[in-house]
Amino acid sequence: MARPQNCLLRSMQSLRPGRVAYSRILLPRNLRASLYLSRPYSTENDTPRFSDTPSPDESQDLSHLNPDPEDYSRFIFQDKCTVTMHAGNGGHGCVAFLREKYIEEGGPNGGDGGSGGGLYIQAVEGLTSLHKLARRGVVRAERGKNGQGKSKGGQRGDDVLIQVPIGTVIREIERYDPVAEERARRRKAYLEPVEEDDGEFTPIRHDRWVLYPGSNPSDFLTVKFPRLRPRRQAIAAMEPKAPIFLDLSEKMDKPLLLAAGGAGGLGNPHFLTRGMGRPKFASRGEGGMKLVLDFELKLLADVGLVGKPNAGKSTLLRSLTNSRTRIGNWEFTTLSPNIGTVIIDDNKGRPLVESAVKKRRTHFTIADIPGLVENAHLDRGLGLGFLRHIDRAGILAFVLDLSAGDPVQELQKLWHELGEYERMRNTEPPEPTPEEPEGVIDWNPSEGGGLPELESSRISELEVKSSEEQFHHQFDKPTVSLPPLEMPPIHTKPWFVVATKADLEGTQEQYRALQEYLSGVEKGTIAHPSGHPDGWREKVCAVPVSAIRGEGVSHLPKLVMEFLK
Ligand SMILES: Nc1nc2c(ncn2[C@@H]2O[C@H](COP(=O)(O)OP(=O)(O)OP(=O)(O)O)[C@@H](O)[C@H]2O)c(=O)[nH]1
Ligand SMILES: [Mg+2]
Repeated sequence: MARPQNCLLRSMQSLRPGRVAYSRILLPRNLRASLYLSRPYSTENDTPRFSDTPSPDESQDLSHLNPDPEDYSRFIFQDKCTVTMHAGNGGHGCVAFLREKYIEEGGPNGGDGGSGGGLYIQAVEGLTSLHKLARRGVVRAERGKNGQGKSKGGQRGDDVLIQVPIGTVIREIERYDPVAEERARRRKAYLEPVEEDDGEFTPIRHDRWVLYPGSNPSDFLTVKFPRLRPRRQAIAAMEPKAPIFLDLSEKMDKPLLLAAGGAGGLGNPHFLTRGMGRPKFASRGEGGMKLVLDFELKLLADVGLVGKPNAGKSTLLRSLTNSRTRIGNWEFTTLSPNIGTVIIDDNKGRPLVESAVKKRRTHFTIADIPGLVENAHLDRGLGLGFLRHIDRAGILAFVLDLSAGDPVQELQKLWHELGEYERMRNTEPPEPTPEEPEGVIDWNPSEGGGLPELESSRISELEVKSSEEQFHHQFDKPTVSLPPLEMPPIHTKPWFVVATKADLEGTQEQYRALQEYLSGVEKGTIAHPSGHPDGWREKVCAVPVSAIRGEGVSHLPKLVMEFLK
């Protein structure tokens, strides 16, 4: 057993740990050989021998691994947001007539309106958070320009492309589709025709028609407006089916259309008939679709670091990536997830390590998640939010501090918390939204009025709102709460242990006990720490590291690439 270990130590010696501070892990040739060792850390009787390890070269600058608590940069992170999106309205058609010398009453030559800009979405690599989208809150595509005289069509509105991280799930909360609404109105009018009274003037639908400037409404008393079908752009056929549900788990080469902009209005030449040589009206552009979408990161990172507060997770992230997460010798230094990227390529864009499915992965992401305390599933410590983040990591890396008591017990406690969280997630209904706590009536006595129930019923009787108004009203106070996303069971995820602080005295015994335990779990002689008989145990191992000295960490990329799907 000693030979691979020695080989490992030799390779660690040549690793120059200081250089991993930069985003690219620089892997010297001799390290690459060691990465290809069949099993650098078997679970059988390998003991860390950091005391035998020659200390890293003094010229290496490791200060970034043990920084001053104030030496950090804030990582802005958001894994959920609700955004209102407006596809562009179509531009209006134009009412214009040919004006030329000797042509007294020229024919109609108003141009069509331009179509509105569409909304597109694309999952791209390199993004890890939804905070930019959340900050925008409302996204609007440009409106199409109106048509002009001399048969000049209006310019189409600019599209909006929303880029999100891979692993984003998009769900529709609300939609307002003016074209669908108009179609429904027409259908209703067709099924329930109103008795036409010949003597009565049917009001002009100003929301559908543009009238010639300068004309009086009385000019249109005898005009019979044609039946105007609501129109969509042809590209609207590519919109996803309503309600939108998109699970963007792969990198997308091309953007995907979410909502096409409204079709542009028709200029007055379209309404030329034998009886009406100079139509003094053109149609308005169709309204663009409005959507309220819920964005949620289903996959936060490829690897999630799970551990107690102060276990050394942030230091480990710093030693693997160029993250500048905060490190401090107290609990809850990290208050929100930090995500770092480990790049493993041969500087020519080719992967150095093949992943399990032979995909060309040249990088993976690691999330440093705030520490878990006992009863975190009851929202203790930093609680449930961070358990949710753990739930969203593809592979779990349990970071155990070898200098802080029995690591086996620690591992079992962490699994217990995850198990309890999972049980609650699967059984409990979603909590009521904080805006509308159950049994609390939103009523401000200082505003006067009667009892709130009476008031609200009267208001709803009096005010008959259009769908668009309702849409805005509902967005102010979203009533729809989406169910939690379905996630794979935590115990079926690949996992491994990072036994950290192995440079400290007396940690070897702890590591040995941990290895023995994990070897039993792998062979099936010891129950899976999650308590589930079908828990993942294909290759359970512990990697001893000293993150603060950058030792041992170089073996983690190889291990992770084996598990990556
Ligand atoms: N000796 C030694 N100390 C370490 C090692 N890794 C981390 N530490 C120290 O442990 C303390 C806590 O490290 P952090 O990385 O902030 O721990 P954390 O798990 O991120 O803590 P929270 O953010 O509170 O959850 C710091 O003082 C580190 O310097 C290590 O490998 N060896
Ligand atoms: Mg931390």
